[in-house]
Amino acid sequence: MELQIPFSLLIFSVAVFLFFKKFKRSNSLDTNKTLPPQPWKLPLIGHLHHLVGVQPHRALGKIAEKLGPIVGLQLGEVMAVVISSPIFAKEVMKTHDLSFANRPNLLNAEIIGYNYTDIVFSPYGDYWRQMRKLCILELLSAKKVRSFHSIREEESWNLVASVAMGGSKTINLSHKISTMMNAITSRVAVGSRCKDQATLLAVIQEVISLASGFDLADLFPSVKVLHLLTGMRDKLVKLRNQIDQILDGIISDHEEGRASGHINHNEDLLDVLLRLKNDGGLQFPITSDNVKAVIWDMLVAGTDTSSVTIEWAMSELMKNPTVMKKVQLELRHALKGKNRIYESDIQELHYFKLVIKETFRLHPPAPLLVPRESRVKCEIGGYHIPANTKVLINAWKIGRDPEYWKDPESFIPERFIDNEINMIGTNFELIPFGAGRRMCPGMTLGLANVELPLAMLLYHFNWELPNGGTPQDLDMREDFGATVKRKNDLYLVAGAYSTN
Ligand code: HEM
Repeated sequence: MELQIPFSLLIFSVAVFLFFKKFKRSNSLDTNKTLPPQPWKLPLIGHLHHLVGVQPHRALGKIAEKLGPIVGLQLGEVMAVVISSPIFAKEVMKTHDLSFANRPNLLNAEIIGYNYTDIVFSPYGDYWRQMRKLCILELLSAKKVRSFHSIREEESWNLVASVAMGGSKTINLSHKISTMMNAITSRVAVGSRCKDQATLLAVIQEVISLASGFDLADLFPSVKVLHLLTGMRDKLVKLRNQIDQILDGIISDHEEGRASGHINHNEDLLDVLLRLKNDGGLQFPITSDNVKAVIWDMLVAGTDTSSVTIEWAMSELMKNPTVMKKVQLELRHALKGKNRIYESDIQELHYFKLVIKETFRLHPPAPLLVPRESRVKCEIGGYHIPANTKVLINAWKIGRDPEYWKDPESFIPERFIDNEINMIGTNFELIPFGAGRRMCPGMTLGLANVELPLAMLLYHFNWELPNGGTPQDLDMREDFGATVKRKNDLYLVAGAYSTN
């Protein structure tokens, strides 16, 4: 979907906002509440129409080209700063990281995130620290991620089998990838696949498409009537009820499985959270809702970002047959006719890893990262940023900045040969996982979940576009949401590669 603000609704809402603003003034309410203190010295644009009909990261990229790499933006009644250069990104996420360690309040995070008690949208503080630490210890650390290799190997192999079953027919590869990714994520986080995986995937997709942060409810947070008029609150409450049902089912299956001895492997993250909820022992005691909020974070963040990355990698390789040939040659040469490949086989594949890096440069799954909010007033690049200002970092634009990247729009993995730029949040020209205190804690798991399935798809099959399509025909348009997937699913034909 394009930006989810029909123009008439937008005009109406702006009128409503202006009316309310005036109303507030004339009733001598606290008018400063909706506007940051002066002086606001950034180049400031105050027109929502700049954002209508285009993906926000693209629209904001255009604005940056006109007004510069740091821009103040009046988004409805919300003041935001948009950062589009590695230098300013470094100032926000490194130099002043602590000042920008909060997240803004968004309606989606309030309702879906169990009143901001998940990790992604939890305010910076001890509760956030405790839950983040627990997830790293029990699920996301390098040691834990390694320990799940057999789950990844099994599910990636299932993906290969399912593609092979399609024979020479056209298959919906996007669907197969997200089903596999969700199976991996569910198994590592809660010990088994979700019984109703189709519903889980549909709900995740809906949550992501409603979580752009550019909905009217988020642009006019104080105009509560708008949240009702647009139907956004109702939609989110309905979704929350569905999520509750799914998570209640997962938790009760889990508890029954443990009690009956059907689950006898080591404790998973869900076990640990349930145990700590029941037995206490935490600095901040946790409730059932806290457990659900965190498990939901893991299921959504783990499924979507990684499957989107494989989808874009396959799309770029289809669009760039020379790169496809080169990466397949590397894999097939290194794996020397192996019938089945394991994680240990792909660790030294140099070019393959560059293909993944280049995919993250052109298609960071969360192009605007996750918004931050200033906790105190601060200066970035000499500009005064008031406290409680929303900060958007356009990682997508930064990854295409011609000052840092030669031929930035082209897919050229070779650009990373003899180049030390990494994605761990120290090189601010490539930040698909963010940086600093709020950096993605799931990077190691996310990368592992991308690498093996992608390697298997490339090793076991020769790929073609349906109906004799050419690379130029491939539709590369993007969908709208918190993460950016393809607008249309990727349909391909897989020819089996003989490993003999
Ligand atoms: C390709 C894979 C992934 C990408 C590109 C990605 C990207 C991101 C980004 C950009 C952020 C915001 C960082 C910031 O504000 O600086 C983030 C946060 C987060 N990610 Fe990921 N992510 C991925 C995989 C995962 C996985 C597998 C998990 C867990 C299962 C996960 C869990 C989280 C959590 C909990 C946060 C919030 C951190 C906080 O606010 O403290 N992510 N991710």
